[in-house]
Amino acid sequence: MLEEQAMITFLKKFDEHPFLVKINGHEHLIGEGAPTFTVNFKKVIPLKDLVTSTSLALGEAYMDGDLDIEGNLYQALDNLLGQMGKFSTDEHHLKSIMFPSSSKKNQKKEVSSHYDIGNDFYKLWLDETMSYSCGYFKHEDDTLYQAQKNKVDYILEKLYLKEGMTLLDIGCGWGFLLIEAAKKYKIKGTGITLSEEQYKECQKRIKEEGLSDYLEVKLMDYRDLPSDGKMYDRVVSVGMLEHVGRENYQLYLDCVSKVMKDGGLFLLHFISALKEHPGDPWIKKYIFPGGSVPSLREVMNCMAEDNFHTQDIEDLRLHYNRTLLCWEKNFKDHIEEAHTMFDERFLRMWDMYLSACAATFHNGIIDIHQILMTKGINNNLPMTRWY
Ligand SMILES: C[S@@+](CC[C@H](N)C(=O)[O-])C[C@H]1O[C@@H](n2cnc3c(N)ncnc32)[C@H](O)[C@@H]1O
Repeated sequence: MLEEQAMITFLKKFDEHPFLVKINGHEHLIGEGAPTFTVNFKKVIPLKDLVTSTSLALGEAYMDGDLDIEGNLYQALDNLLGQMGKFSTDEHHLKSIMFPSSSKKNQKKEVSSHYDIGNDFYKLWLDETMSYSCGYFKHEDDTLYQAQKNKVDYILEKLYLKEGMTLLDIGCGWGFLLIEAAKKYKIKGTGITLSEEQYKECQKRIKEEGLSDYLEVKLMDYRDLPSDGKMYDRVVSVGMLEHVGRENYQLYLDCVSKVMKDGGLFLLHFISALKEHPGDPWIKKYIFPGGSVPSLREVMNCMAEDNFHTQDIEDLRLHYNRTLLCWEKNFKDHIEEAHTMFDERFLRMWDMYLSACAATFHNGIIDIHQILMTKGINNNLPMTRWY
């Protein structure tokens, strides 16, 4: 009873929107007004765990089925995560157990743990293009598929491609951007990924599309890109910087700089945060083990060191909120098939991941930016972004 009381007192800090907490058959109203959802605890969570990391304690309880949301999971997370700034995480305690370094070996393992869990699983809830990054909803009624096509078209336009140019895609995923670039602009493209599953699927798609003369894909860490040749007119990297790790942002940009021709264009699309922070412990432990979210100013500081000049910066935060809500809906619509691949704990974790990320974008806890930059100066580009 004492533990239950301590837990309720702790949860009362989430007082900005009214909701009910159910525990041991008792109901407690948190906040004021009519509750919009209920958090049903089937077990008391020790106060010590809540204080050490609220995010881990609640996230793990949800995965284990010790906590259920009655009502809409996204709405509940949207309310609760918007208030997470009131809670701290004991970083010292957590560091040793879950923040591995971003060495090559660790990163390969981390990337595999996320992307090599089966292309069939990803096919269930991504769109046909297999894009695993923020779409671009140009029109209110755009489908996810259309939004992903829009995003790639938009990026390729920003890159100002011309026939015969060389394009490198760092973190090419399942290859859709490269394939579109080769079809539309007849560029010579190279994609690199650390995921074996993506690598195989990418090769298959390139062959099926008859683009083997234009495109190649390599299973390669960005740190192994050649350091002696300015080979690429254009470089693009979408949703990959988040894997690089805070200590390696400069190294990453150095590697890009070394492969680029002078005056070349680089489009960097990444999840960002207003300020530097260590990230959410639950996401780091279960979803992206070595990941970190850079602030815009951190990236720009590193850019300056490599003589990258900013052409354009665009924010796409609400587009990622919407993309994630589409993924979450697809995931729910295919939950029966997903059940044949993974256990209940994994599926609860994935549902939580997609909903929680949608909520964090909605609350501006994280953002997404595209930075278009030139390697050195290029005076031959159009003067506005509207080209
Ligand atoms: C979120 S996915 C984005 C995929 C794709 N760009 C898209 O938009 O659909 C991140 C990609 O980064 C790649 N990646 C992560 N760490 C990497 C590294 N150290 N070197 C090369 N690729 C890496 C992953 O293999 C994956 O392809």
